[in-house]
Amino acid sequence: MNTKLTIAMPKGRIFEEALELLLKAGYNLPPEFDDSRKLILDVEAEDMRFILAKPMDVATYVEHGVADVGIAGKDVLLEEERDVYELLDLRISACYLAVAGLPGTAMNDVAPKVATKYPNVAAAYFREQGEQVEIIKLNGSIELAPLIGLADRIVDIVSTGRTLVENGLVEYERIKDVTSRLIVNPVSYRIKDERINELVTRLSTVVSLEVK
Ligand SMILES: Nc1ncnc2c1ncn2[C@@H]1O[C@H](COP(=O)(O)OP(=O)(O)OP(=O)(O)O)[C@@H](O)[C@H]1O
Ligand SMILES: O=P(O)(O)OC[C@H]1O[C@H](OP(=O)(O)OP(=O)(O)O)[C@H](O)[C@@H]1O
Repeated sequence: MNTKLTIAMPKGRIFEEALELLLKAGYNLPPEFDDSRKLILDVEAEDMRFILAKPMDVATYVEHGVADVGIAGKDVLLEEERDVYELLDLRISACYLAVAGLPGTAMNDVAPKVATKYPNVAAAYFREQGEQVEIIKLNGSIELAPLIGLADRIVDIVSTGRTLVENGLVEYERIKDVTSRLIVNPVSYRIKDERINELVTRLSTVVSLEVK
């Protein structure tokens, strides 16, 4: 039986912290792992394959089963609602989703506009608040929207808060705390349960040691 475990890793911000967790969990990963442009890396010694994906796409690879497991931000999981199981909170890349805008401004009464990279999360939040808004999807530099008059509010990630401060914006509501999660394809979890449970056990030991 094919036991090789395919792991979808997020490129960018989360990558370094995720790699550090795997190394601390005792996985023997080659040094070039850290500094490679290759998108598929086979680690024969561990019988593992790593694929490097955009953070927003990790759950897509896992849902389709081309990766057995993956590491994805809770923000992406909330936004995409993919058919994957969340196995472990890795407690890395912590940040939160918040509503922000120009200080001392009320939302426009008629069809207030909300700009965001997270249209589903934003729509659900304002629906729960009983507020009808128009969602405007952007792909980055979200803080620009209220400054330039495109939107009354934004829904975006806040980490240090520096981007809000430097652009003269304030936070109105904190919506959800975000950390990265270990996710699994439901079929892989049945077929490769032993290997996946071992990964979870090893990672959860590191995660619990880190928070102590
Ligand atoms: N300050 C932050 N801003 C954005 N994402 C953050 C932040 N801190 C932690 N994260 C986590 O990192 C993930 C995004 O990583 P990253 O910014 O590398 O990808 P990206 O959004 O595709 O970026 P880009 O489009 O700039 O390449 C988010 O899903 C979130 O879980
Ligand atoms: O609270 P802070 O520490 O300032 O971090 C938050 C900022 O970081 C992210 O943007 P990113 O740098 O990924 O650029 P982007 O706007 O192009 O997505 C996020 O969208 C915020 O703009």
